[in-house]
Amino acid sequence: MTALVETRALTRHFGGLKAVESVDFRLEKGEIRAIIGPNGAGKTTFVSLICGRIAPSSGAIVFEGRDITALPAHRRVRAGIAYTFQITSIFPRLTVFDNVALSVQRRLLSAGRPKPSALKAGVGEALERVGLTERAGTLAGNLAYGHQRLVEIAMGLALEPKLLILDEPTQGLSDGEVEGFIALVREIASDATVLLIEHNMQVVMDLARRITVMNFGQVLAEGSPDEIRANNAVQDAYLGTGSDG
Ligand SMILES: Nc1ncnc2c1ncn2[C@@H]1O[C@H](COP(=O)(O)OP(=O)(O)OP(=O)(O)O)[C@@H](O)[C@H]1O
Repeated sequence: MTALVETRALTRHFGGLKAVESVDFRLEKGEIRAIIGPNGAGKTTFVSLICGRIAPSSGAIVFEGRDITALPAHRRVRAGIAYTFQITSIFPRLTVFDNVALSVQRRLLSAGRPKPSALKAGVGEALERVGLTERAGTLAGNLAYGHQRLVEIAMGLALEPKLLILDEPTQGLSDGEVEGFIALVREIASDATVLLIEHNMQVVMDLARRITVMNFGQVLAEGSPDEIRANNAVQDAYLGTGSDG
């Protein structure tokens, strides 16, 4: 079966630093996959390579069987790869509605059918999925931090992605918000594949069917939550440190 995403010997060096080193990775359609690992392990660099925010030093990225290594980021969005990163990228002086409308418009324009009714419907649907319908008219910058993260997820969903990449989505969320987030990702995974960088081990163990552990730019281990919990190398590198990130 063709994987949704595959990387082959994917490598990115920053000067002498091997941020990502020869990573062979495979993500099946419909998965919720978590990538974990200590700070500086290369997780953000790795997903940035997949979505095209940064270029690899060598190696290949294949999406739905097609080599996308040379494809610019905006073309990858059009191919179905959406992402949110650690640093929020919302426009604080626009309303929640308008932030999400920017994403919907991007999708509609790339499909060549920008109708105002489709724009409104697309925004409405994305806001409903993340539970922000009531906040549509609020300036995004006036929202609580947890809600700003949800706006970002709505912006990702509005692109109707095949793959949604979330980089530390629960960072800064309250316990109640984390619960809501877990339910949201389960719902998103009913029609998209989710690749998640996450430091909160409860979230990882609850959501991920498989976990990829990175360390020093390489894949240290991969397996089910039970396999990862029982893996000695992982415990030494990460879990055993008692670190929560
Ligand atoms: N643009 C850059 N220029 C130079 N070095 C970089 C750059 N981006 C990342 N690095 C380095 O590459 C290594 C991997 O960083 P990366 O952010 O991918 O790790 P990470 O696993 O996501 O860490 P964290 O959990 O702290 O977010 C680190 O040593 C980092 O300092």
